[in-house]
Amino acid sequence: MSKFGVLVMGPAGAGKSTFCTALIQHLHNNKRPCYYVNLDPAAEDFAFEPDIDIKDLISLEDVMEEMSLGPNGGLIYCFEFLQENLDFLTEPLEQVTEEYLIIFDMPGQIELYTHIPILPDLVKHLMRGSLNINMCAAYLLESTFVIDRPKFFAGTLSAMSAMLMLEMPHVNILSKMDLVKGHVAKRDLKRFLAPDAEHLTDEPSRQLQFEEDKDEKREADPAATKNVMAGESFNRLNKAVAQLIDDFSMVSFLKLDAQDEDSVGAVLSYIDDAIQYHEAQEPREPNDNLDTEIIESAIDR
Ligand SMILES: Nc1nc2c(ncn2[C@@H]2O[C@H](COP(=O)(O)OP(=O)(O)OP(=O)(O)O)[C@@H](O)[C@H]2O)c(=O)[nH]1
Repeated sequence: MSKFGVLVMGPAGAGKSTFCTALIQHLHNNKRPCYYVNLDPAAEDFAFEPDIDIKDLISLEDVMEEMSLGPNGGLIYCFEFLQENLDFLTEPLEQVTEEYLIIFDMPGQIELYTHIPILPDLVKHLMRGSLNINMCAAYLLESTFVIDRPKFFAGTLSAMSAMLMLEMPHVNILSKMDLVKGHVAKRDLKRFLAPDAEHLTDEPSRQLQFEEDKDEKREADPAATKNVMAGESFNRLNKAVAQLIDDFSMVSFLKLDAQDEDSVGAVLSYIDDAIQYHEAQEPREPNDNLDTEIIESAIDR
């Protein structure tokens, strides 16, 4: 029997806890059972009380105080401690049945997703062995943030890094869509939802400005040409990153407005597809072997 879960990840303040709350409310409204696991050892004030809360095992505040660590070192200590005490998660999760969606609310420290191996090991533990949870990651980025191209690159590369590190299905989400107001902002956002290299680098007005700046600088100071070249290299780097994002065409984004029930439902349907939730809930075909045995025993009689 499989279990089903979603790991809600993303940078600090991206709206992870708000999304978890909206998702739980949506599941309640649709009479679907869910199981809420808080893995943020600094989180407080939950709209829905977690079924498992890492703070019952270890809290960031205690670790920072007792071990004299900062917030990032403290968080890593908490996750290493969790890794040494996995029964804290395993025992209650073993009791969860396949109708449930298990929601894991993760901390916002980005280094947890990008350059330490603790999370991949935890994910392996959840997806394999006795738990056997069909998991996907929901990676949130704040929509107002990514309208700016450098921030979009930074955010997308962090999402991609998490995708490569965790090797699990990913649903990338632009949160706080209600804050994207006005025609220009909406148009700007459109090209980032399903990015392709041509659109990401195609900014004629900026390119024109860049060429004009270059000529002016050359006239004023021939030595400044070196800095201009740095600008050109930067442009080439931008193009290479855009091409990389294009090549990994799996990096596309869903829009989320956590206040809008339809928007939450739409994101959930992508999560369900990624973990194949509905297939597991369908009534099973009668067991062929059992049927054959019944027919054979009827013939024998
Ligand atoms: N307008 C708007 N604000 C939102 C939305 N989602 C979250 N926020 C606000 O953004 C802030 C951060 O939201 P959280 O849900 O706490 O974000 P988080 O990713 O869990 O934050 P950390 O746990 O610190 O990593 C809060 O002030 C929320 O009220 C949204 O869809 N729209």
